[in-house]
Amino acid sequence: MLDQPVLTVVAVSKSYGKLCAVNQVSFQLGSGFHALLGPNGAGKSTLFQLLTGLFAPDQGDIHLNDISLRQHLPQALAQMGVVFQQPALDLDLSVQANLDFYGRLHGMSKAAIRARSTQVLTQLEIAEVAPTPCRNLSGGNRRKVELARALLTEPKLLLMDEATVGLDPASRATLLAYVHRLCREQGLSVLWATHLIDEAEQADQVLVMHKGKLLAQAPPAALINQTQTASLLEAFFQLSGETRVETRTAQL
Ligand SMILES: Nc1ncnc2c1ncn2[C@@H]1O[C@H](COP(=O)(O)OP(=O)(O)OP(=O)(O)O)[C@@H](O)[C@H]1O
Repeated sequence: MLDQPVLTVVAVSKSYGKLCAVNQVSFQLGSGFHALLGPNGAGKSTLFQLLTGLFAPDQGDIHLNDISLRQHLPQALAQMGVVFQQPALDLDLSVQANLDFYGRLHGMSKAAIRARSTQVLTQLEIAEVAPTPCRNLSGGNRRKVELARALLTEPKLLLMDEATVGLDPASRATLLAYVHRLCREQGLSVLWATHLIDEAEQADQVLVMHKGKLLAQAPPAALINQTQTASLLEAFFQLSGETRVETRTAQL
């Protein structure tokens, strides 16, 4: 039990017809970097859709700092920043215009939006791109702008759903490093969904998801220790009972 959980998920389930995509999942997150590790189809995106209120769970509830998503969705969402798997910037607008629009949606004043935009873009080392149309940015910088947008409202919880998909290794490493720094320096709570083992290896905690179930939540070293294996990849296969040889790569 954490002293002050930011996110509490209690016995949450969601089915599509007969397929149970998220099956009685419970966990708590405090501050720090948490990797949600699972192969394609594990239920990570469905869990994110529940955490962001896009779907209501069939059963269970989710609390953000003691605010129930079922009962007070807008208040809970106000404390959340999200980078979805699918890029969602208006490419014809400048970076600043994208941030302005998002800030206004969240009821921020023009002065607050400008001050916070400058702060987050500077933190992400892309302050110079503020007037640039998003279409002209590299894939890595577009993702950083999405991260900046998610951070504009100073969320307590940052959700990132496979945010490095499509990025080259250098841009992937940079984005990951920034998010780790935010956790360290600002005590942010991050849930980072991935099927890439190396992204999970650096996490404070790994939540292992497989076929809709949460199999474990622990630091990478503890998972390796607990399964008496030599790597996080082997620990995943031990926990999941997965044996298919073709999936035994650094990418689940
Ligand atoms: N809208 C939907 N309708 C029906 N089935 C769905 C829907 N969305 C997801 N599924 C199924 O639910 C299961 C979990 O999918 P989900 O996308 O949540 O997993 P994931 O871990 O995010 O996978 P990926 O890494 O491929 O995004 C899969 O079997 C998927 O085919």
